[in-house]
Parts: sequence; structure tokens; C-alpha cells
Amino acid sequence: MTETILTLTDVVVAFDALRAVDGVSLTVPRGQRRAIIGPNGAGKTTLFNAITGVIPPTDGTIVFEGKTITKLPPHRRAALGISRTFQITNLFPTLSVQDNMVLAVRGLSPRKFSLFGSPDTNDEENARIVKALNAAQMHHRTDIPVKDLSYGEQRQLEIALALVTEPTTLLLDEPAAGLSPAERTIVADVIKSLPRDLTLVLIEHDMALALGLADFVTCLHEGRVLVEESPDAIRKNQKVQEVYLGKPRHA
Ligand SMILES: Nc1ncnc2c1ncn2[C@@H]1O[C@H](COP(=O)(O)OP(=O)(O)OP(=O)(O)O)[C@@H](O)[C@H]1O
Repeated sequence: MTETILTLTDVVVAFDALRAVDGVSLTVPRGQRRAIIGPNGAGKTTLFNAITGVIPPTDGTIVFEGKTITKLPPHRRAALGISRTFQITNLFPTLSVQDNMVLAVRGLSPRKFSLFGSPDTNDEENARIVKALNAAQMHHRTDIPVKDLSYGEQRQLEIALALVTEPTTLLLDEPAAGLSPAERTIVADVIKSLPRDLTLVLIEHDMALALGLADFVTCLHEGRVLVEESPDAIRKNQKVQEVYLGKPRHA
């Protein structure tokens, strides 16, 4: 019944002899909230980079919205409806929240941005900015310079920036990394409140947070899919607990 939006088939990403992603296949239905979890070094970030186009896979295929995107650069994937947040903040610290949004809505890079350029945005751009700031619960902070935002608010702004292109699929790269417990709660609430028709793929080291946000979970271990099941089943899964706790292997 549910249509597939993203399919990975036998994806391999090798760094010389190391297969950081070692034959991963997964299918994400449209509108699903998928968490990708796994212990340190499991291959989560590398898999994420393969999906976003930062690192082309060594082998395998990635299909999005029926199109093979395996070798497409990130901006071509963005044009098809994939947007992402970054683990390392990617904001202009001295500019206001609104000005950061204006740059994002125009798809400008720092080099192209001119302080002397026209600051005017058209109605359609303004509407997208307002919608994205509302979704990220940052609409009350538009005039504040980014450097005066809390770290949690900066993560919220990252989400707003990713939403302004009106993606169908949002990839969240450790959205709560480095946040205080109070900030994590707010960011988790923002993510929970996103439109249900937006497909989410979330990489998160914190299992409790990931399981609270996801409909379905893929656990990676040593570059492979260890298990894929519901958050409830993952919580009880012995194999998942063992890889997280680093249970010593028996000879
Ligand atoms: N550019 C690279 N060159 C060489 N090896 C790499 C590179 N990027 C990642 N690796 C290796 O690939 C493996 C998977 O790393 P990756 O960062 O994808 O794991 P992860 O699950 O995201 O881990 P973490 O939770 O610690 O971020 C690790 O052994 C890592 O050292």
C-alpha cells in the first residue's frame, strides 16, 4: 500500500581495504520516520554521506523517487527533494535568523552572498521562510543574530534551513548531538511536530532519542544491517544490546 521513496541496494562504501558500508540494502516508504542507529564506527555517517551524495558509493545503487541517484552530486539530489542537516553547524554567525533564511531560500553560498545585494524577498520566498521557521519553532527569533542563539536554537535553525527548499525527504544528521537535556527535549519536539508526509531519515547515536522519534529502525553494525524492526522490538533485541554494550566476542 505504501509507496517506496528511497531504496538502497547492496550499497558499499570502501576506504581502501575498509568497507565502512558493506552491502547495505534498505527501503524507506514515503512518510516514514526511519532511524539509523548503531555503535561507534558502525557506518552510519558513511551511509548518510552515500545517500546525500557527499561520498559516492563504491558499489550498489540508490534510487529516490524512482530515479537512480547513485552518482548524482548533492545539489542534484536536493533538486529532487532531498534535504539534510549537518552535524557541524553551517550558519552565518553574525547574520540574523531571517538573513540566514534568506540566503538559504535563494540557494546562495557564502561566496556569492553580497551585503550590498538586494535584501528583498518575494512573497513566495517569504511564505516558505515563515513556514520553515514555524515548523522549526523559531518564528519568534527572526531578528536575533545567530551568534546570540543557544546551541539548541542553532540546531532548530538548521532544521528550518533544510525545510526552506520544501523537501519531500529530510535527512537529519545527529540533530541532538552536544545538546543539553532541555535542548534535546525541544529539538525532539520540533522533529516530532514536523509534517507527517515528510519522510525522515535520522542518524542518531543516542538510542533513546532515536527510538522515541522513529517509526522504524535500522541498526547497523560493522557496515552491515544487523536488524531492522520497530522501536519497541529494537529495545528488546538482544543482538542490538550486545553491539551497543560492546559485549566481547567469543572465539
Ligand atoms: N574518510 C574516511 N577514510 C577512512 N576511513 C573512514 C572514513 N570515514 C569513516 N571511516 C571509517 O569507516 C568506519 C565507519 O565510520 P562512520 O563514521 O561511518 O561510523 P559511524 O557509525 O557514523 O560512527 P560514529 O557513531 O562514531 O559517528 C570507521 O571505521 C571509520 O574509521
